Amino acid sequence: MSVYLQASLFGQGDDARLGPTRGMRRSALGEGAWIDLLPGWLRGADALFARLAGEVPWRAERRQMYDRVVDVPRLLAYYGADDDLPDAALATAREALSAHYASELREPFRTVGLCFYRDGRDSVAWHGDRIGRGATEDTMVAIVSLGAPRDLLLRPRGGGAGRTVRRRLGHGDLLVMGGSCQRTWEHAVPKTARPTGPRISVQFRPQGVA
Ligand SMILES: O=C(O)CCC(=O)C(=O)O
Ligand SMILES: [Fe+2]
Repeated sequence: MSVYLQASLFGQGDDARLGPTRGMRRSALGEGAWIDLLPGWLRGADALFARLAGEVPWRAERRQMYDRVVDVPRLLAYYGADDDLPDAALATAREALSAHYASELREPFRTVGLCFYRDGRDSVAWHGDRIGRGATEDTMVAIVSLGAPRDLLLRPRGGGAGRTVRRRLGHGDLLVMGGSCQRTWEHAVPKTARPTGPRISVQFRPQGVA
């Protein structure tokens, strides 16, 4: 979003730092799923946003949808456990998340996925992160949101009308999906008609969760 980019042009905010985790709030969703939310965890992240936006080798993907090939409505990047991350702040955040959840998750966060939502037309459709172990085991996916605020929606898989949970994720906010969330619930970032600046979502996952 232009304010963030302008702030970094003026040389401010080049020191992303993590706030304390004591403000973390857990919401039980039901069916063994939960979310933790910590607004403003990553502070001073304006320059980080600008660096990621400008320097990550973003990929535009196309996917088969029934009988058509369509553009995936966001840009993507992926870093495996052994890859160099595009910014040291991401490694610091990953370590802090691994430490905070060590006793509950019993393994570290390893991979980093990035999504770039260029404007309100970019989105992610309803899904669970079920390509890996999330389909069969309790696990966690931690998301740090940077840039323009967007709503992340959650709903029980296979229906549950009226049970949609909405969380607005702003610059520096942390949301962690845990327990059975990837197999019993779905999540989405819907398109919005409101004028919306760019957003980057940083997802931390254990090995084998995708
Ligand atoms: O934009 C987000 O924070 C969610 C992205 C997501 O659900 C995914 O990449 O699996
Ligand atoms: Fe997801």
